Amino acid sequence: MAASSSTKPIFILPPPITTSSSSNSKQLSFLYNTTTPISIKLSHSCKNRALTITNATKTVDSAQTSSVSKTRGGSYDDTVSSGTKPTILVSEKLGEAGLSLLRDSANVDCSYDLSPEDLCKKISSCDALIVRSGTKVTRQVFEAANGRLKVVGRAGVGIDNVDLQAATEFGCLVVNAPTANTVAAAEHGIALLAAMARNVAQADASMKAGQWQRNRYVGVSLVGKTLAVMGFGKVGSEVARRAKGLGMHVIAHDPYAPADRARAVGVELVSFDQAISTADFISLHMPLTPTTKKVFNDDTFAKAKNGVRIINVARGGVIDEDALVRALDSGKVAQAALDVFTEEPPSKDSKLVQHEKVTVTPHLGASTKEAQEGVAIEIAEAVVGALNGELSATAVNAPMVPAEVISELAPYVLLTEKLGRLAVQLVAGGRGVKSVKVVYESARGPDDLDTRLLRAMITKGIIEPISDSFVNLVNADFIAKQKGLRISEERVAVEKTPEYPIHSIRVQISEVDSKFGSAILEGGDISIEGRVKYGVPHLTKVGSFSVDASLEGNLILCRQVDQPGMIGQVGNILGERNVNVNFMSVGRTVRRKQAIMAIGVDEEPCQETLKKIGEVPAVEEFVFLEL
Ligand SMILES: NC(=O)c1ccc[n+]([C@@H]2O[C@H](COP(=O)([O-])OP(=O)(O)OC[C@H]3O[C@@H](n4cnc5c(N)ncnc54)[C@H](O)[C@@H]3O)[C@@H](O)[C@H]2O)c1
Ligand SMILES: O=C(O)[C@H](O)COP(=O)(O)O
Repeated sequence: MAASSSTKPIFILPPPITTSSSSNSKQLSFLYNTTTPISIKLSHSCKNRALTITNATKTVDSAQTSSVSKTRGGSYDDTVSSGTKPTILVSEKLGEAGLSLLRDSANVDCSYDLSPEDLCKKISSCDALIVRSGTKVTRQVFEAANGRLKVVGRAGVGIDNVDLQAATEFGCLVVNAPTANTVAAAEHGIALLAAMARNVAQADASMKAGQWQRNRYVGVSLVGKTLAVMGFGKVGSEVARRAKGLGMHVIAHDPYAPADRARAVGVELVSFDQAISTADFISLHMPLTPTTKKVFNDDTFAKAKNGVRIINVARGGVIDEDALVRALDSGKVAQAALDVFTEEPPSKDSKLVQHEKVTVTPHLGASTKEAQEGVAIEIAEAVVGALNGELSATAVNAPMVPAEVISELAPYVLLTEKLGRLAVQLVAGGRGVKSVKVVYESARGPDDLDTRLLRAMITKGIIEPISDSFVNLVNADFIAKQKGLRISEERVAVEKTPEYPIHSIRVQISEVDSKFGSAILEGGDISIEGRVKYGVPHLTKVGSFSVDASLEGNLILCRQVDQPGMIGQVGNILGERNVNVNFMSVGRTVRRKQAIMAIGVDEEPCQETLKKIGEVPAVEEFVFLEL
């Protein structure tokens, strides 16, 4: 799947559906440690840099907070630890080819026409939800998901039926299938244009009612007429191309479309007013957004040519439907052809639907066999890929980070999360963490270092141990803002080989007290620094003390008088209580004065053991940290 692409963008997802990454180094599920329960451990092989999740749950006690056992929803851990397939709810009809792709790797529950209440009931047992335009994915749905829902797949283009803000807040990724139905929608637009101009639907109904009304259904010609395409995106440009083939003069309005794209199709981009006032036909192809809502209203129709004709295969909500009825009644608008409605389905007695000058279809723009198969495959690949931690080019609510950047930054992702986690555990409670500075030492030019992913991981590392928030790339900035956490980044140029993107990363927390005074720099910030060595994150500095500790397992930081025998004394205390030491590193500022010992331990020492360490006369301060 898309994982092998080197150019597609990527986003970090909610928790993965499997417990381990494959040996394929392109499989990116190691990134999911960014979203799994906070204490998931990683084992790694320096050779191939493949990382494997080895343990699912544990508790963390940090920064004087109570123990927090954090998962993303009740049943996620069960899914992870048992290796069971994820569950994907498909709430609207999806092409068979897509369903079969989904069934290869998931339990697929096709439940169509669910009431909003039933959708909310079902969603808490689903890892992904696939919808078309008929399902409203509201905030209530994300709330009811109880943290388990990781991906919403929109089998189509328009995502106005998904509450994107809520999805982002809940760290749920939204992907869509933006390309497979473009041609179908454009063809439907052209079909409506021609059918409207020649009264095909009305004449058909009349004949079936036993009439032969040749004079009544005289139409208008298309050739030589001006068509204004409103929204020159994928569908709009395909409509323009086809309309030109019919001999129409095509203009377009789109504030965001590049002029050269329009020029390439032979279309002139004009202002909104110019488009409206010069067109004989207006075809709508913009998304429904707060800006485009009811953009066609009494005022707009007043500016149009008398007898203008309107086609809408975009979204009903871009038209004020009452205003359109008034314009049709007055003759300002001669005809309309509508595939989409503010409310779908519209009420049976809708004046618009019943209007004799209006041709309607029930949101059929994307409904060709070909488009439905294409959309189904496109969304199935996106959703399954997303659940597996692969690349997705169609993420709607996550910052896009190019695949090659992800793969290069992979070891730094671990480092930043661990530095964040360590730094926050050095804070003595009380004032709250508000201001964090991250300093990257790099030999690369500023434009050659994309740190969005690393910033998200630092946010995660800092926030997760001290709150019940779950953080991933989708919601990192939102959560940081919500918690009032300011993260500033600085890049310091160093003269090293630019082969490696980053030489070292320093995390500083300002305006806080520390439970380990030696971690405080002169200016008063808690400061720790790390590097990636042979693919493994290392702690290299605590305050102004240099250390060298591989960031695995748990860590005891201990400041003592720099004198012989200290390593032995502390080591003995741990050994006597069966706590296995996996490394020790000592750093000092001035010989025989003070030193810092970083001790990696496999087990968490009990309170009694920690007390004993504190009682060693030369030990001035110490802290136990979970990574
Ligand atoms: N009827 C159907 O079944 C059907 C099928 C496919 C798409 N659609 C709808 O068609 C619309 C277009 O789809 P697309 O795939 O071409 O999307 P797109 O994103 O490729 O194109 C939308 C274009 O609208 C432009 N736009 C945004 N705001 C605008 C504004 N205020 N004024 C003018 N232009 C504006 C954008 O710049 C963009 O170029 C969407 O609303 C989509 O949901 C409907
Ligand atoms: O936005 C879209 O892709 C179209 O409106 C199609 O919607 P549908 O999948 O509900 O047909």
